[in-house]
Amino acid sequence: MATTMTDKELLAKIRKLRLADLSDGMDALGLVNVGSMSTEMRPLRPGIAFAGFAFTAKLVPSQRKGQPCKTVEEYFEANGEWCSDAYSFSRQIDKEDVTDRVLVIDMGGYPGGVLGSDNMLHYKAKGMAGAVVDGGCRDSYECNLEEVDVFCTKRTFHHVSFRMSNGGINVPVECAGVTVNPGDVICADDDGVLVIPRDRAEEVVEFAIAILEADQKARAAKYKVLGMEPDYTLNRFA
Ligand SMILES: O=C([O-])CC(=O)C(=O)O
Ligand SMILES: [Mg+2]
Repeated sequence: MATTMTDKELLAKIRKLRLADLSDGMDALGLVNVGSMSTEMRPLRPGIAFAGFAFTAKLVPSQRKGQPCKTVEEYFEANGEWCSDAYSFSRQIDKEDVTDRVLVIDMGGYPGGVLGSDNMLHYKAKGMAGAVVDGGCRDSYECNLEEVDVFCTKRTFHHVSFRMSNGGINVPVECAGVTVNPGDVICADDDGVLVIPRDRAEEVVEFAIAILEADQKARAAKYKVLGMEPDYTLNRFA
């Protein structure tokens, strides 16, 4: 379908919706289970929700073995070398306008902690909407204090140094069971992560808005029966 909304207009609409509405919208178009990441992909804490366009990176297990370091200086030098390869994607992020992009990393589920409390603060400062990694996040407690928005399949203390190598930047990747192309719309909330192709997203949103409106009417009626004040989520369109 031709796109009629700007990227900003599209994201503004998606950010009012729940993944449940967007998924039902995908079902309505016959895209049943398409773009649904596996349920192992979980938020670092409750309440994380974001939407943006995929910036993809792939890391692969390294063929190289790290050598034992005799001094702290040697360690920092070796770590720097590993990082300059594994974090090639991070240098690319520094060169681009990554506002409203979601960092999607395919590590094949390997539990190296590619994201942590230091680099996630940087990506947040760069205006990225969040990060989704089929692999590990570390410094989890600090990430939550910082309110950085990460979904991952693993939590770990391991680094990617001494373990992983660059396997591609802004190429199609496999992430928690879904092929993600750069520019796909990545939507995340407490229920998980859904990937919507940009060229289908406007149709999905049209159905999803109608679905959420119907849900809000139904829940408002039930609140009334219960004599309870409706919660703020009945005001998502306000
Ligand atoms: O140092 C790294 O590359 C990963 C990490 O722990 C952080 O960003 O905090
Ligand atoms: Mg760290």
